[in-house]
Amino acid sequence: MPSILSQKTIGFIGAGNMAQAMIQALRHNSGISADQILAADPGEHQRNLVASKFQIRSVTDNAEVFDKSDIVILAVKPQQLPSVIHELTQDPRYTENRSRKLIISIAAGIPLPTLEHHLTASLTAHAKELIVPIRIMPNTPALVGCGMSGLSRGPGVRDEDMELAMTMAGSMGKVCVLPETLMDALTALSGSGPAYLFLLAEAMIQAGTTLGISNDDALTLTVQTLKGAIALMENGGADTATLRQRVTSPGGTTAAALAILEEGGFTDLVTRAITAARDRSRELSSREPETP
Ligand SMILES: NC(=O)C1=CN([C@@H]2O[C@H](COP(=O)(O)OP(=O)(O)OC[C@H]3O[C@@H](n4cnc5c(N)ncnc54)[C@H](O)[C@@H]3O)[C@@H](O)[C@H]2O)C=CC1
Ligand SMILES: O=C(O)[C@@H]1CCC=N1
Repeated sequence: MPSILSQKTIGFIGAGNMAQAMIQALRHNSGISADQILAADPGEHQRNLVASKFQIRSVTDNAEVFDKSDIVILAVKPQQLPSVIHELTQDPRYTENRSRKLIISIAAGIPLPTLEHHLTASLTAHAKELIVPIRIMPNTPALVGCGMSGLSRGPGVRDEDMELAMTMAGSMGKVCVLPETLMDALTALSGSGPAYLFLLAEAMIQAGTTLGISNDDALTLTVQTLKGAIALMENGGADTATLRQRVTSPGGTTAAALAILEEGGFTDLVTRAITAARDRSRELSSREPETP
């Protein structure tokens, strides 16, 4: 069955890590052809990279991407977003836009009402109706089709706009629609979440090598163990606490390890870490100066 994306052009403003993961997912999971995707980035290296990796056209002109796309993904850093939007909205190709466009921001911390305000402040009432701001918070496992995205729907978003946005996010993996007020928490949990697992994996590999296992073997043992544990969480027919108890023989090896983790305040530490990420996401909306 043809996808509703099959007639759409998708433009990326910013062609960094997350944009590349999304392009990969769109190319491989949505049947989107290379000529349906366009990207703008000031960095020559990034432009050449996406052009050669995905056979897509890459340019320096953000307004050209806006002009030629039905769906525009704002994929620059949150600190860069205000100036990118300001510049874009001054361009005649923006102000004289005649077609309805979804403008999807994936930037952490920038709330939908702020996004909407900046995208539409300079437009006439009619032109405003053609700009549909949506916020999606993806994560990098999108690169392998195992992404988790949060989506918040603003006022004025029609059902057909939602269907398009859901199909796009769905090409990356699973999608969860949440109220805007929870997007900072979702960012902290699933947007940043892969990094927590990578840190745990790094620590497990390091522990394995410290105990005499080769790096290669420690990597294989760690990856397959995490994969197996996640498969059990998905298909093991029990909640995570029960699954953990099944590994933990009384007085055995797992109990010895978990006692050390609890002694170090592991659960509390994770809660504090995710809360710090949520709070940082909230801070990012306060328009900080760009950091290098
Ligand atoms: N990396 C991740 O895991 C996730 C990132 N995000 C969000 O995605 C956005 C991008 O993050 P990353 O891809 O990690 O950053 P990145 O630094 O890899 O990519 C940003 C790109 O924007 C380009 N850029 C800078 N100024 C520009 C301009 N004026 N016009 C067009 N492009 C410009 C940069 O050259 C760079 O290639 C951020 O807002 C971040 O919050 C969201 C979810 C997950
Ligand atoms: O670290 C960040 O700010 C971005 C947002 C979620 C994942 N990476």
